[in-house]
Amino acid sequence: MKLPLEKHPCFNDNSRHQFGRIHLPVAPKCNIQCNFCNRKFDCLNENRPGVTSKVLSPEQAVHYLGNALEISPNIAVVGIAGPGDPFANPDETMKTLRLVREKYPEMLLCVATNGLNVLPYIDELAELQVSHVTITINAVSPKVGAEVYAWVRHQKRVLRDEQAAETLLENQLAALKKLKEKGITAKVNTIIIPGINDHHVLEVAKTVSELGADILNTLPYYQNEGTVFENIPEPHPELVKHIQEEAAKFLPQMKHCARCRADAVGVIGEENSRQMMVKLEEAAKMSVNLDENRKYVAVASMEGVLINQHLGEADRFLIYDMKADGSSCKLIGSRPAPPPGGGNKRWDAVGEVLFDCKALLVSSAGDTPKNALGAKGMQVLVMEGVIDEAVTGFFKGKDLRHLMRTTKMRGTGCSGGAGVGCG
Ligand SMILES: C[S@@+](CC[C@H](N)C(=O)[O-])C[C@H]1O[C@@H](n2cnc3c(N)ncnc32)[C@H](O)[C@@H]1O
Ligand code: SF4
Ligand code: SF4
Repeated sequence: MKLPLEKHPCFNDNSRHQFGRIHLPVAPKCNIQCNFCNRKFDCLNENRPGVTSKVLSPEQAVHYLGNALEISPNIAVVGIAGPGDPFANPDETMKTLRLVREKYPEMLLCVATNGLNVLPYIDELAELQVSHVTITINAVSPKVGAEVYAWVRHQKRVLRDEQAAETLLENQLAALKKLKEKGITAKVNTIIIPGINDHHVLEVAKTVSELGADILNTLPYYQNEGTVFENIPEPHPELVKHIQEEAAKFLPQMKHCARCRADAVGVIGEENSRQMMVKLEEAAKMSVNLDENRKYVAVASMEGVLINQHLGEADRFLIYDMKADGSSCKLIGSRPAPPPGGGNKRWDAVGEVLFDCKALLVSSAGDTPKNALGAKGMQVLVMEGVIDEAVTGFFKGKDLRHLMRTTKMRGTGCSGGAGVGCG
């Protein structure tokens, strides 16, 4: 299907008064720390990047999107821009994009990232027809970058100084190259920070234009309390104008950036409406797993009274629904579990057997099945206790922390089981 690319209000000056965009705030964590960014304040009236009033799960986000489109049918783009980094939260980001693409085949999809970890996802972004990607590149020299970034966490290592900036830059440039190989429109954001990189922005413009970037957004840094740069004043508008004019010699400039919040919605430049923010709040309060096709709760239990079986050992799952009067849960059946072993294939098979369950309660499970089943939309909760209390409590949204197991396994290894391996 050909997407209406010309409607993107951020990339097309003619569209920006006519069409809106919505940011779905599903990415709270970040994998780097920019010395100008502060995501801590959460105020509805604050219009600056990195701020959101709520963080949503992918399912909540799609629910919210449905409501938002009813209020503002002119929304042409769904973007993910934080409040942290989309690819520091790749599972949530990719799931949201998949769900939106499935439900709204004509919607334009857009992501904004620091570029550290987007490379492994570019093939799937292209498959999902994500048409616009922004990478923020503030420096193309590790020396300048070392002034901008406090740290970078890459492949479980925290890097600092020039090593951090160099690793970030390598990944950003590789990602930019691949985005263009895949035919995705690539915007680069460069934040103009007086005394830090203002002398270097044209170098950035030259480098990214050589790699095929489509458009450059050189935007003034916003002074933020509680950051390393809190005492650096914002750049003078004349300086910004001059830099943009010079950078235009290398590639087209975006000049109408409104330094949007991570939950920005509507036409660029207009504040989020109260009505929309009520919908955002409502979505954030809803059950995290809103998949309407997943109605039941599955349990691994030896005798049907207690949650006392490891996921890896379960030979059948008990399936529960709520009683019609909502008083407590009721057992509606039992399904055979796929045979143990078989690595990841077993988790796919468990996912198929429990296709209509929103949660699986077990006494122990490893991270691999938890992630594999979680990606399919089913939470795996490790807990112990009486089934009736746990399942009824789950359906009613009660706090079940007192039943949750804080350690993944009992003692060391799989001590509580019959030796057939952990889930
Ligand atoms: C909040 S970030 C979220 C996406 C992603 N983490 C990133 O940095 O590209 C969105 C944009 O806001 C910019 N930004 C964050 N804090 C800023 C500030 N104090 N002044 C200007 N731009 C800022 C980022 O550099 C980025 O271009
Ligand atoms: S504001 Fe940035 S992330 Fe949001 S839709 Fe526009 S280009 Fe995409
Ligand atoms: S990468 Fe984005 S979210 Fe992370 S610290 Fe920098 S500006 Fe903030």
